[in-house]
Amino acid sequence: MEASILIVDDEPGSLQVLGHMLEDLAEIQVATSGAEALALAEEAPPALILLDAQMPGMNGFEVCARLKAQPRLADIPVIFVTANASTQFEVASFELGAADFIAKPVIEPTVRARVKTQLQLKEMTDRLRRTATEDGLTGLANRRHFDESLMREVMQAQRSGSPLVLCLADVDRFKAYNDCYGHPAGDRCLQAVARALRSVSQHATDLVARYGGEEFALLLPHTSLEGAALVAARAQSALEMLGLPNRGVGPDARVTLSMGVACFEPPRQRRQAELGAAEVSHQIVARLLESADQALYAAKHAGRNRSCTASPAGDGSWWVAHPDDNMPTWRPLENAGA
Ligand SMILES: Nc1nc2c(ncn2[C@@H]2O[C@H](COP(=O)(O)OP(=O)(O)OP(=O)(O)O)[C@@H](O)[C@H]2O)c(=O)[nH]1
Repeated sequence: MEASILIVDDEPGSLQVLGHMLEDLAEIQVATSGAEALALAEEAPPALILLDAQMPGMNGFEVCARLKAQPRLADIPVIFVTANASTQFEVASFELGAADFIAKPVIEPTVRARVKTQLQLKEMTDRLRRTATEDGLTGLANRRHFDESLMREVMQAQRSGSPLVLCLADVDRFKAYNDCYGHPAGDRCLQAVARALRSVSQHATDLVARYGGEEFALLLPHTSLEGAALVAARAQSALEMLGLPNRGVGPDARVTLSMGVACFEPPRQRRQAELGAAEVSHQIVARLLESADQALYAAKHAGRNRSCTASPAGDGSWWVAHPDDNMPTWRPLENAGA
């Protein structure tokens, strides 16, 4: 997809001049006010913003400050276009997070050179960020991104009081798959499973990650155990629809998933008096991971191709649902896999 540049100026003539100078470098969007610029940026973040500093109503400084305050928009480079070339103005703009300046009246070669530099830098930082946060094989979030998101979402759940679900999903009998079809085919199988898992998470705040090897993680903020059960069922039917054979297991066997689900439901009254909030969050993260892992182990133990759920018992301990035929029995977390 072609990069886009958002040009913001209250004078339509300036928009036209700048737009004409840059139209072969990127798709051009224009806004004649700060409010319109913010709305456009939120709808589809551009690669670069050229921002008139002096505008009636919300001026360029305020627009820049609001962009930098939103994590999703903070990394968009902003070039101020200004007739004010004072040192004081420059320092204040850099302190706000501006990437560069273009002096008015604008000169085409200077504008194009400065814009090209910022577009290249943006492309490079985007690529680096993707490499640092994406799993190379599947394109899902990688383990590091997942770990950071889990901690952040636990803290957010503590603040908002909203439940948070963690679901670990492991491909069943994947060693047999690799042994039967070879490692490259195993990789393609993991890519297909990743696509299927991505398709079952429907909220913008959901995160699907490769947890490691043939194990995946779904992090579902603002989701209860009932919601998690729906997502888990959708994941299992997505795998069924894929219909990938696993002849390493048997002539009619298919690739399936086992899932372990755990939910953090923040207590109504805070019982964190003597512990720091960060320490509490670390404990919750550890408990969630341990619980989802135990529930996953229970799902494997019960025959695979199913999901098991770990639930808090109310006294601070967790229990794992262990499906014995159709009658789930509940076991304390410590003995869940026994
Ligand atoms: N092709 C491929 N294989 C992988 C990758 N990561 C892990 N594996 C393989 O996944 C297999 C996991 O095997 P096990 O841990 O024994 O589990 P399993 O065979 O899936 O059996 P259960 O989990 O008990 O159902 C091993 O053979 C790993 O080599 C990968 O990136 N690509």
